[in-house]
Amino acid sequence: MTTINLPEAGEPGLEGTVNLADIETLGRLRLDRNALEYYASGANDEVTLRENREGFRRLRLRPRMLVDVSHVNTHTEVLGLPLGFPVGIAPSAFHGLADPEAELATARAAAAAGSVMTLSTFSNTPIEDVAVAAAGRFWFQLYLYTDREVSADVVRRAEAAGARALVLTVDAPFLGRREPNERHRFTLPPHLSVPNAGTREQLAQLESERGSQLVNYFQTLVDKTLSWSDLAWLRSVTTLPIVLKGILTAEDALLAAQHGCHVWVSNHGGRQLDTAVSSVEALSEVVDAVAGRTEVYLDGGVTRGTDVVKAVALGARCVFLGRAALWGLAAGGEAGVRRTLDLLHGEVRLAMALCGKQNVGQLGRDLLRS
Ligand SMILES: Cc1cc2nc3c(=O)[nH]c(=O)nc-3n(C[C@H](O)[C@H](O)[C@H](O)COP(=O)(O)O)c2cc1C
Ligand SMILES: O=C(O)C(=O)c1ccccc1
Repeated sequence: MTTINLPEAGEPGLEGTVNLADIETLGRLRLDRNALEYYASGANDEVTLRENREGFRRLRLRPRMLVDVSHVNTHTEVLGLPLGFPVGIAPSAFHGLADPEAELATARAAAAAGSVMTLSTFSNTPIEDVAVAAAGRFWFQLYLYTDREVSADVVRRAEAAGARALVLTVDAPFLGRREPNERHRFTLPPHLSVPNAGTREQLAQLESERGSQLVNYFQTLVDKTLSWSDLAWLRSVTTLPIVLKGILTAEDALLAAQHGCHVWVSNHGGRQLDTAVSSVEALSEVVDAVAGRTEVYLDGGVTRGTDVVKAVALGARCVFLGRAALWGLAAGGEAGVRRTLDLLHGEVRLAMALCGKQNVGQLGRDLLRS
């Protein structure tokens, strides 16, 4: 009789994780309620949060057979930067809630994996330090402040530090209501600062509001009058490519292209307008509207190699990880983010091979059932 010796169940660690869901489980266990609810929540009923995942799940692939897939090349380029595979890291605030090395850990993992990190305005680490850790593989995400001089200053710092693009977030003139954070009053722990978000006086105000809700601070800082005509101002203070993050319609994609901007399809991970269309469902009309004039990216609900393949097949240059990167960071700091990227890279390579695709250039709409 054959007996199978199962290994002893040990400490749950990164080595035992086989997919991003395992890393999420591990990451969640390591966070306190304040941080966990901030990372995990979507707006209101979290319909869009769930739809981002479901949208990918519903799409069906049409794989081709009898193709030599002994060598699958997952490389691509975003704005001229070579990527090991079509995945980058989306901007998220406060990485210090997940790991003491905060954004430095995320940046090092992104650099080691040949990826690209988008650094949030609301990081816990100064731009200049993240730039070094990212070895230049970073974009800077911008919230435009009512005080334009403060915004111009942060843009100049990002450019001087070597950011390769500016990502202007356009879907958050006000923050959506993440109700668990209201119920339990999200606070930024006292040891964390936000060195890129405002003047010294504004940061002092944040100090005084630490005990109350962070949204107040965000609300006073961000310019709610921002409109298409302000893009000329942004253009005048930087020579970097500008990416508009939060586009969900053909109409806005067309305007973005007319204003010389690239397009990042996103609903902010379901954290802004609840019941907004899922990102993957919005992708095709955006790709059609820009008709090759700009690059198109996507975030929202990406957890599997097949999600990446589907988005690229629909016309995205690459996709970005929001929460998945945060779960990795919480699960194991730099090594956790690295594990997240490596597992996903493996899944992308396998999915491409099983689809009969040798390189990302071969991923097209014929791969999806219409
Ligand atoms: C905890 C958290 C913080 C975020 N902070 C920012 C931010 O500072 N700026 C921004 O443009 N988007 C921010 N986002 C949105 C992400 O960039 C991204 O659009 C979203 O997380 C993608 O969805 P996913 O989490 O399903 O991957 C944040 C998202 C999360 C979950
Ligand atoms: O939480 C967010 O989604 C977000 O974009 C944000 C960024 C800075 C402060 C508060 C919220």
